[in-house]
Amino acid sequence: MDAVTPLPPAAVEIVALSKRYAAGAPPAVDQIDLRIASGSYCCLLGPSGCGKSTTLRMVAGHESVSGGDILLDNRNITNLPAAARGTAMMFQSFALFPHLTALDNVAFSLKMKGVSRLERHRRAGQLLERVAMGHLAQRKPGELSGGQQQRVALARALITEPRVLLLDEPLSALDPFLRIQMRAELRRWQKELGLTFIHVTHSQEEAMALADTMVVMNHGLIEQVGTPHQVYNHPASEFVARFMGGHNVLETPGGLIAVRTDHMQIAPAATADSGLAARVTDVEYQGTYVLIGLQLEGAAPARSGVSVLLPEKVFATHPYAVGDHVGLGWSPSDARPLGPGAVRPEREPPAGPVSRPAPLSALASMAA
Ligand SMILES: Nc1ncnc2c1ncn2[C@@H]1O[C@H](COP(=O)(O)OP(=O)(O)OP(=O)(O)O)[C@@H](O)[C@H]1O
Repeated sequence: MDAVTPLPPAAVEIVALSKRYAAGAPPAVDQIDLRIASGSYCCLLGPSGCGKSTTLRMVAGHESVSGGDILLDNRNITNLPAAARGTAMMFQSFALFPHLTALDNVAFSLKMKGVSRLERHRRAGQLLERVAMGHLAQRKPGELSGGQQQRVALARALITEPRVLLLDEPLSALDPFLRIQMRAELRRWQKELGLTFIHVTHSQEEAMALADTMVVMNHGLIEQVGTPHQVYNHPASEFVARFMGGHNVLETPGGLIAVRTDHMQIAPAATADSGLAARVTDVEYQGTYVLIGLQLEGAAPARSGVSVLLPEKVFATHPYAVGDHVGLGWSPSDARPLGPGAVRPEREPPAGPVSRPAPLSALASMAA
């Protein structure tokens, strides 16, 4: 029997996708490969400038590609106009037309396609019902709450019956309370609709709460792809461990490792029979937990700062104070070896049939 688990069907497949905005400038996206499973929630995550919005805009057709292919349901859409791709975009702060009612906002793209007023209002009304906004169809965006506007924006994106919904920082304009509420709604809608969502965010917390698959990007490259659990518990590189937060990166004779701050062991120096010597520099009360900041003794300055997260009750049994000398340790099973991180691909793909798969544009046209 074949032991290899078949890959789930990919809604979106990105192959060697690149974007260079100007000749001589470093690529904003550098030959990335990615498969996004059909019906999944994918979050593109990374620091400002890592190339996540550029990637999303290339999938949407709002940005030309410098190289590579984008397939949607095995159809090569790389050079199709945005409206012909089967994708729809939901923007930051929703970009609703302020002078149009919710109903007309949702119906807008059908109007552009020449659909009759009766028919486009019927379909827009149905979609507004679907997102529990039917009763507010005649309101203008200024008369709706942030959450209600988000639902109108979702209905507007869905009216073109996309296979893939692209969301560019859709929650960043909301206040923190509403953001948490709305992200739960996004997740529920995605599951209910069964669509593929690709959501760009710079928030680790948002990506972890929403994603089936997280894609961590840095400098135009993909550092790691995995479930939130995989990425958080097995960061592939120092960049991912530091970017995700909640980890210490430690130099050991066997190489760099990451240990979660809540998996660190701490003991007063006098009782610690082994472990790393450190001094407490900071104690931050966080309610359920207490975060202790420390400086490792004798470590390189760039890697000497570490943290330990203790449950409040554990901290209460030994309330460490700034200046205390302690010993730090961890269980070997909590140590995660870190790899070197994403490797920048060769500038030019090497010639010849062996080193590179057939371009997907060719495969897609063969399959058609
Ligand atoms: N229209 C443009 N012209 C030139 N350079 C651009 C353009 N858009 C983006 N860039 C550059 O490409 C790189 C990637 O930008 P991109 O917007 O994709 O990053 P991002 O990860 O989405 O960042 P942010 O979270 O700040 O939006 C950056 O160095 C950016 O300065």
